Amino acid sequence: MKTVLIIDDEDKLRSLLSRIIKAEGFEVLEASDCKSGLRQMENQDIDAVLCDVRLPDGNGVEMIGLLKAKNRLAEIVLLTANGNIGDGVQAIKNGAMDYIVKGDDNDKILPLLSRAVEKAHLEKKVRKLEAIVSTKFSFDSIIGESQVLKDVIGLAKKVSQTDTVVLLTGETGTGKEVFAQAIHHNGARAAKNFVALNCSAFGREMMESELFGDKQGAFTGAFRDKKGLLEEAHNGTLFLDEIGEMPLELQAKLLRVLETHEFIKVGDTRPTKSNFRLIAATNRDLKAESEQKKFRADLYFRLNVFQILLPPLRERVKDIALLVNFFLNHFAEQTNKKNLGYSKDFLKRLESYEWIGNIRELKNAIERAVIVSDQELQPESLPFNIQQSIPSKSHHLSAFSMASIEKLHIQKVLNYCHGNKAETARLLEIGIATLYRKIEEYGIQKQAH
Ligand SMILES: Nc1ncnc2c1ncn2[C@@H]1O[C@H](COP(=O)(O)OP(=O)(O)OP(=O)(O)O)[C@@H](O)[C@H]1O
Repeated sequence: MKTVLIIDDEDKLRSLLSRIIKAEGFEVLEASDCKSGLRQMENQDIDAVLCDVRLPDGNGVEMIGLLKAKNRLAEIVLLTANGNIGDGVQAIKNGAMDYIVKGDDNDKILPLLSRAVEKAHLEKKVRKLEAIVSTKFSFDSIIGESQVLKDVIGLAKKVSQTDTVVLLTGETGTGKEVFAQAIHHNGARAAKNFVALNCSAFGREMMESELFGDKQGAFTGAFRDKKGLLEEAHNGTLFLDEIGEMPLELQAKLLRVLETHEFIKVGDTRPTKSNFRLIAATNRDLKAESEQKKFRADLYFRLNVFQILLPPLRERVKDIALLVNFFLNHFAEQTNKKNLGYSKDFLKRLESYEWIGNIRELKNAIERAVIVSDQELQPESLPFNIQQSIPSKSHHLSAFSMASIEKLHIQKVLNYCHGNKAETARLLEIGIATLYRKIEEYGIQKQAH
């Protein structure tokens, strides 16, 4: 619907304009003074206003602010009298889209109104999409009620109000990208770009060109200047996923950019500036990697200003049911399956599994289960490895077994490291995933220090 409001106290002119505009397919509303114009603006969904300057109870130029206050997405076109260009200029300053000189510009009215309505519609669409995006990426969209998750969300909300560099750590699939988006969309940079680069997806040269951009002629095939992601992220956020995979040489360049917020495009001589906020993520232990010289220690310290460790799913078992409900509804809707539920055994199976791939693995498992089920989801609808895995807490050890010694030793080292699993795995010289599996398998409890 294209709705136009005409505010003019000259009855004849108003009804003539109304007929002409209606004939072009617009819905037309009429008002003869400021008061009734403002009332209609408040109660109707109006796209464009054609407003006279001299009105019995006010002035059209001054009305613009009031009309916009009622509906800021509507476009306003002022009808000025001949010789009063000043009114038109002031109207534009006050927020009108344009002005028309009565009598002289009659042929301009319809094209101008069409443009005004189109602009208002586009603006509405953009607002709607922005609202969808900000809900999709808000902290409220992060599912989970466990205390560990709440603590992490609390930290992330605090840092979202600053420009501090954030390092998100945690196993694969724990939601590092989800958190990066939420931090960006909850902060002052939300209206600007969120630009993501997965450092494991490119070789050194490609990554350099993606990050820094190219100057025309920098290499064969660089036909035009290309903006890099650093430039795209100006006033917004740059998210570097899997930063542990970034080649050492580029790490040095990144460090320099973080210090100066300036960089030189490939093939350029002059520096380019960018005011970006950096959020980096990794599932590696960057501290250990920097000690082994696999990651630059200076960059690690620069990134490690505000580290947020995302808990693995096995440490937030309470959230599994919530996530299952969420993913079940999502995939049931996608596959058009109504009234799908799940059995107690199904949930039990999920709650005792170790989830090395975390939420991503759970999401994929539910997708599969929804596809193969027509009624209640059962353990048999899960991927084979999840059906077959040994429930972790049912392991009872004899005091003389090797396993009981292993359990004791892990518990000791874990206590020594104050519960820090990455450090424990490093001292035990086993992978972090193995450590988690053993903690679950042996039912090792966290101890108070
Ligand atoms: N709390 C959550 N609620 C709902 N979905 C989530 C949540 N956390 C993560 N997800 C979903 O899980 C999947 C994995 O999340 P994401 O890509 O953010 O993890 P990641 O830690 O960045 O993984 P990787 O280290 O492999 O890049 C995505 O599909 C994401 O939408």
